[in-house]
Amino acid sequence: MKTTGKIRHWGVLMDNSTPKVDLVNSILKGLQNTPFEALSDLTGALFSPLELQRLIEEEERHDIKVVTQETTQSLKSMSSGERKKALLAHILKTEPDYIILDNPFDNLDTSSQKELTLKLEHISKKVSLVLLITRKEDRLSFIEHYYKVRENGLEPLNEPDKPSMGLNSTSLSIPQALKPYTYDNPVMVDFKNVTVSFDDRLILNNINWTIRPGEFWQLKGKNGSGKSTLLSMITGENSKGYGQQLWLFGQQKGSGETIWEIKEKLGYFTPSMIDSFSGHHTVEHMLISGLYDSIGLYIYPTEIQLQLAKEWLGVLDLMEHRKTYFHDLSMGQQRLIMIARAMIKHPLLLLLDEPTSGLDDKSSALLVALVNKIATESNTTLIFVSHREEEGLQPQYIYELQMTDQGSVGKKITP
Ligand SMILES: Nc1ncnc2c1ncn2[C@@H]1O[C@H](COP(=O)(O)OP(=O)(O)OP(=O)(O)O)[C@@H](O)[C@H]1O
Repeated sequence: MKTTGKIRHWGVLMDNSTPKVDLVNSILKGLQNTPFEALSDLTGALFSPLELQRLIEEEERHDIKVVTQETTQSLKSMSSGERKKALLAHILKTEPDYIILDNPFDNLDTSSQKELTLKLEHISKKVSLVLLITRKEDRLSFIEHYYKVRENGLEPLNEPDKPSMGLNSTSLSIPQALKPYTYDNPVMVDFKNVTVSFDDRLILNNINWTIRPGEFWQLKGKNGSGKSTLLSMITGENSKGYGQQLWLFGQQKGSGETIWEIKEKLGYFTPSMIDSFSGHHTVEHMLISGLYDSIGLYIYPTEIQLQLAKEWLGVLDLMEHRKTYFHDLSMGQQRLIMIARAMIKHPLLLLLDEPTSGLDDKSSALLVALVNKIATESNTTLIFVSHREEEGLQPQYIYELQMTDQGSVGKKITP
């Protein structure tokens, strides 16, 4: 560690059009005539989702433990909150002069956010921090200088931005499905006394959760409480649901349903889905591909399908991007398209796993408006997983996983 004298910290408020990789590179290079030139001879470390992904891949490729040497668990099998804690501990061992923190509070529950804030405050006494955030509420009080990214560089952040404009929510209704599903069972998903353990560790203890058609639920719980595990039992990605008292669409899990039968009736979105996309598809084709459960379209769309895509783009206020390549959209726009893509066939059940993570305030507000609109204007049953108290989100019920020594127990809350 080379740092001497007063330790300095910087904060940068980004929006979803900020070229983050370029920004991080300019910090790492300590570019002249930027606030970061003071870092040019120092050693930096990166605390970011991309760095985590890189380490997970490294662990997998070489079958080694880079970050989690003290535990039996691999980085990949950890919950997102656990991964972040492990990464920070790993970085601190390398004794960097400064740490670039890319949206450090994303995916963390409220108490872990507070814990991390205290930890960063402590670390800041010895190590310089560069905080990159997309949500204003994530600012840290001990960082004095905040900047905003403008086209021609950074400028000091002064006044808050104007409130964001809304989705086209008042004027246009969400389009109907081309082939609506009929469902006459009074229950959509039913967990009865469902219990899950990993490596003899009890994670979910006696979960009883009944979801009825058309309901809008928010699934909450601290990091590691088992939210993703619950969702993955519904989607069938996790076989822990088999042989248990778990029913989806009126059929018991593991009773012979195929993954395609489930996929057909299910819409799903989590931000990491976008990372694995390859190929260039237009926005219009991405939307229509939701009718085929494929990513991108590999056949010519029909006129009716093209019309449906246009109607969705009207609601999203993205009509002018009809022929734009999906990759060229901002992150916020990509999320809106992905949610509309998951919704285009009006699935019986729509699962949204932390859809706002990494989004700026304006994009989050648009996404929340879209989800509320879907909930009120369709019969689709919704489960929305989020750590944040998303301003304006209007779930009918909250299912909260509460951690105990004997795994998590569930509680239904009416907001
Ligand atoms: N394949 C696995 N092997 C071992 N442990 C696992 C595995 N999958 C999940 N776990 C553990 O189960 C617990 C619940 O994980 P899960 O990802 O469901 O939590 P979560 O509530 O979604 O957390 P987060 O909010 O941090 O994403 C965690 O302690 C995790 O480490």
